[in-house]
Amino acid sequence: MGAAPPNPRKKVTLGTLRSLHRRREPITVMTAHDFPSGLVADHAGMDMVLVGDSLAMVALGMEDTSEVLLEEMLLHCRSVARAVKSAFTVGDLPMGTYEIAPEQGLATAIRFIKEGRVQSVKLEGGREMAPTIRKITTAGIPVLGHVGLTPQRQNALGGFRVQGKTRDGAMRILEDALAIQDAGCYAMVLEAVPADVAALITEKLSVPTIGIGAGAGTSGQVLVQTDMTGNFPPGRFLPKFVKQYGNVWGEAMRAIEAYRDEVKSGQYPAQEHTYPAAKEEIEAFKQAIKGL
Ligand SMILES: Nc1nc(=O)c2c([nH]1)NC[C@@H]1CN(c3ccc(C(=O)N[C@@H](CCC(=O)O)C(=O)O)cc3)CN21
Ligand SMILES: CC(C)C(=O)C(=O)O
Ligand SMILES: [Mg+2]
Repeated sequence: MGAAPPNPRKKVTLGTLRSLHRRREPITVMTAHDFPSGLVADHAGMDMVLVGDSLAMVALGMEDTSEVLLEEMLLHCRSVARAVKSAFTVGDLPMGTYEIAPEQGLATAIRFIKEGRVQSVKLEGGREMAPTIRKITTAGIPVLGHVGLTPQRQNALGGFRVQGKTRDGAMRILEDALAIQDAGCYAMVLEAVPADVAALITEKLSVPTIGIGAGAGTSGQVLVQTDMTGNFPPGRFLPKFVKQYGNVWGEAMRAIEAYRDEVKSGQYPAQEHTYPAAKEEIEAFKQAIKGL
């Protein structure tokens, strides 16, 4: 593959996102975890590409997102950043690299910009993260917030549970959303909350909400690319909010099984897949190795 082919669409900036929001045009966001998945998301016209820490589960085979290391996230961010020419890029700060103090969050965010080569960072949490968000944005690094279901805190939440199902629960999410908006987030992910709650919270905010499992009343949508392209074995559990638009697993299986069968039967490689050499050279080579 090598260098990324040009994407004719013009570069998406924070200004572009603001104007999409003003025009009430949904903001499209897709995760990517490496060069090819970044390339396809960018060429498909995504407004934003997120290097989500969900890559721990879908690309690295880990049980949950809390295991992925900062250095691993940076490696994946760099590969996606090399592919994405148009979409606005975001890197997900992994658990443990920003919660200790605002200074820790800023130091990690700077590594994402300098080494990960993304254009903004995402971090999970509500009002308690406001000072950290303020610190990072003040240093000139745009921050995408994330409230509702925050998978990095799954042990405290009792698993991957829908959030904000009660009056008080919904109120807590709204207060958190307002706090991180005031701290300077350019937008925020709203994950796994009832659609009506997500729509009402979105109406109370001046920055866009990017929903996942939050219905159609948010300012945009995000899905995990491997989920929506069907790049996983049959039988795997999928959250209710995922719509599978493709069957990448099935296509890859078909191709690899056909290769297996053709190698076993001698059909592959055929003449057209081989390199010729001059007859005289082959004859001379045969003579040269005769006595060996
Ligand atoms: N592959 C993948 N896709 C994702 O969307 C995703 C990840 N990984 N990893 C991190 C988080 C975890 N996510 C999840 C995972 C499961 C549910 C889930 O099981 N939801 C239940 C509802 C549970 C309840 O009733 O509270 C469901 O039935 O959809 C939700 C979000 C979303 N994120
Ligand atoms: C699903 C999005 C919001 C995410 O945080 C991730 O992919 O890690
Ligand atoms: Mg994440």
